[in-house]
Amino acid sequence: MSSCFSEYKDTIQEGDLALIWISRDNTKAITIDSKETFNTRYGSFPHKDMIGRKYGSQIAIRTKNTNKFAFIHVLQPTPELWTLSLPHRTQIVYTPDSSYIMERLNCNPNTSRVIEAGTGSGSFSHAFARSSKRLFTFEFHKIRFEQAMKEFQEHGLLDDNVTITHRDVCENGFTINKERDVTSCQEPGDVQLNANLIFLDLPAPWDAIHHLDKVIAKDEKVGLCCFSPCIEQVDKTLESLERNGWTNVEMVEIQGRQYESRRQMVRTLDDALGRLRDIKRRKIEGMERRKRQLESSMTEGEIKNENEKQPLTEKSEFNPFGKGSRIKEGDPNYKWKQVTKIESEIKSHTSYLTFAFKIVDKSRKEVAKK
Ligand SMILES: C[S@@+](CC[C@H](N)C(=O)[O-])C[C@H]1O[C@@H](n2cnc3c(N)ncnc32)[C@H](O)[C@@H]1O
Repeated sequence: MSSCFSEYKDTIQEGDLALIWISRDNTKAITIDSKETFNTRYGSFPHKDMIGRKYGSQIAIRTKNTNKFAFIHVLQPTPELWTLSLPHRTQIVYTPDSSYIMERLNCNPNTSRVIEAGTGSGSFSHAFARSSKRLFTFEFHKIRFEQAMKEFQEHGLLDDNVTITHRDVCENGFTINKERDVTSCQEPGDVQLNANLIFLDLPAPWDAIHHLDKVIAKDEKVGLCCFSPCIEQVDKTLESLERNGWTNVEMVEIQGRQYESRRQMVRTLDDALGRLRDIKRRKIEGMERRKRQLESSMTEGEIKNENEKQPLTEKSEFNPFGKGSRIKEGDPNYKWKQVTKIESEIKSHTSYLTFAFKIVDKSRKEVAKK
């Protein structure tokens, strides 16, 4: 079985893993089953209406009790969309970080042999699986390991290029032996990892670094990235990298931001002055009316009744500074300017990314120099 994350197909079919895009922050994974229905708070979408349609199709239904339409888009899975919809078992690496790390370590499907620890929720594993030649991922938490293995199996990753191993990498390193280890690896005996790209998302990466020499490629440049939320962790990682001969060390932090472009109403000083005058006038009118009502022999109940029948002042005009009546963005009766707005919530688990490199065997270079 090949992975639905690495191959494109046009048409939605029975048994497919599909991602349902409801809104920008709400994407759900489903397995297409003609007997099932996908329910949202706006209405129900039978899977059979999706089968045979093209991936990317919009599917619309009439909403419950209203005459409006609700719609979803049915999308083919990608690692990026999976990151937005996966079941969280741990903190995860989001696309702003994973894409930067892969680009910086030159991850590619032809030559990259990746070690990842820990697997966690498998967010980054899906991106590595698509973009590397081989991925060896390690997780020491038994239940998380089993859940990830099941998920990778269902997504066709284990038959493709992914091996997951149940292992405490700080205690026991990264070597894999099919006979000794609980692993999805099919190769017998000791497996030659020859990894040239290492990603450590562990609480204590400094305890795992010294084990790497046994499993990294000896005759090429090996790149490493440690993903740690605290600067104290970075500090300990740096010591360990230096002790173990890693060089070109650099630390960066990704501050992913999404900018939204929209129009904002142009409001002038005259608008502000007009608004203040209006508030003042309405206040004085209200106070005068209240005074008259209190001086008459009306009871509180009668005053309330009268005020409800006839409001103290007429309804305010559109207020360009407050909520006011709703004006559609771009209404040609008003002046607008183009602005950018920053998204308040950023889906990026901010961590420090520590990069380092190592070449174990430099002899080829020296021979060439001589
Ligand atoms: C933050 S999560 C990784 C999330 C993952 N990068 C993702 O994108 O979904 C860290 C994982 O490392 C695992 N872990 C911690 N220490 C470990 C160790 N010594 N060996 C193997 N796994 C370990 C934890 O159980 C946890 O699942």
